[in-house]
Amino acid sequence: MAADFIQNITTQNYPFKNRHGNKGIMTKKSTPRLNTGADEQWNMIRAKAKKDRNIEAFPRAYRDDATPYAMSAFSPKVTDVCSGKNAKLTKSDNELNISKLILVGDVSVGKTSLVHKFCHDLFNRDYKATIGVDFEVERFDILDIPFTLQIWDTAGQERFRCIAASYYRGANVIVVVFDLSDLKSLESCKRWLDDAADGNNGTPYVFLVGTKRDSCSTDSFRRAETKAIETARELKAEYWAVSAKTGDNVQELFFRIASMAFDALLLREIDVRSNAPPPPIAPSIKLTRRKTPRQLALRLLRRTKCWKAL
Ligand SMILES: Nc1nc2c(ncn2[C@@H]2O[C@H](COP(=O)(O)OP(=O)(O)OP(=O)(O)O)[C@@H](O)[C@H]2O)c(=O)[nH]1
Repeated sequence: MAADFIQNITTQNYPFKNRHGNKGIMTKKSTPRLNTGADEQWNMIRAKAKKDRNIEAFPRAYRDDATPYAMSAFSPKVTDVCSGKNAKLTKSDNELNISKLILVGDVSVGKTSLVHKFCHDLFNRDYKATIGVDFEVERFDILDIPFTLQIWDTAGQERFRCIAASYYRGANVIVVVFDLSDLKSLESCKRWLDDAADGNNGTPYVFLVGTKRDSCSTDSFRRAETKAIETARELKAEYWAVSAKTGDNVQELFFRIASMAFDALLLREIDVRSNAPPPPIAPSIKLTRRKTPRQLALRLLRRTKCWKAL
């Protein structure tokens, strides 16, 4: 029942709770609360982005040689729309730009820590397993246009795999997470991606993210990174190395993800609009002068054919 409710919300692209207490379903960190009112959901979408969530320039990849996405700027069509040059799609049309991101990966690789570091600037050294899925909403202003990223943090434990898999549908971005200090977790990434991509009809952006950068020595990090870049090429994914403990590259990663998802979303919208038939032209209105009482009387008489009598 709960799963149906949330999946339904997801497919409609409406988040169902805010991040100040009402957190994800069956979550380890909070009591489930699923009956959040529509008004609250709506307010959450429309809430203003924090000051440090403004994106003006397209963020760079972590390494230019470890990404299949050669994007280094917003598409010209998108910048035209955002600067108001494209009349077909104005800023006010873009109040509800929402994309869905899912995080998958082995147990304890640091998925929840990564999300928490970005959304709340918190890091917890204690491990508490995610049960099912956890959910966050982050608001951005990209090129002055509101954009919302739904972040679905799924459980790595095998026994929750089925529950987690039911949330993969409709993802615009898939983030496959592994632990840089435990390369066994890198080996499972292909399986996680296959599972996550299975329930998706579109072509989501794929990221391969190595966590716990802080707990690697220089040598072990270099070895891990070489292997990770090979895997990223196989998976056709963009590779990043981050640390939730120190915050290294965490904001950069999410800003890059948000910008790519935003660009793709607006391009799709522009395409749909430009192929739509033009709106019907409103009938032209004839402006006439107001008649004087004498003119009105004459017109009436003429109509009743009595005017000759005048
Ligand atoms: N040193 C260090 N430890 C980290 C980092 N990220 C996570 N951890 C630790 O790794 C453990 C697991 O982190 P989680 O974020 O709960 O892992 P998870 O992938 O969400 O695990 P599941 O919910 O079971 O799928 C915790 O003890 C964290 O404190 C990091 O960047 N550096």
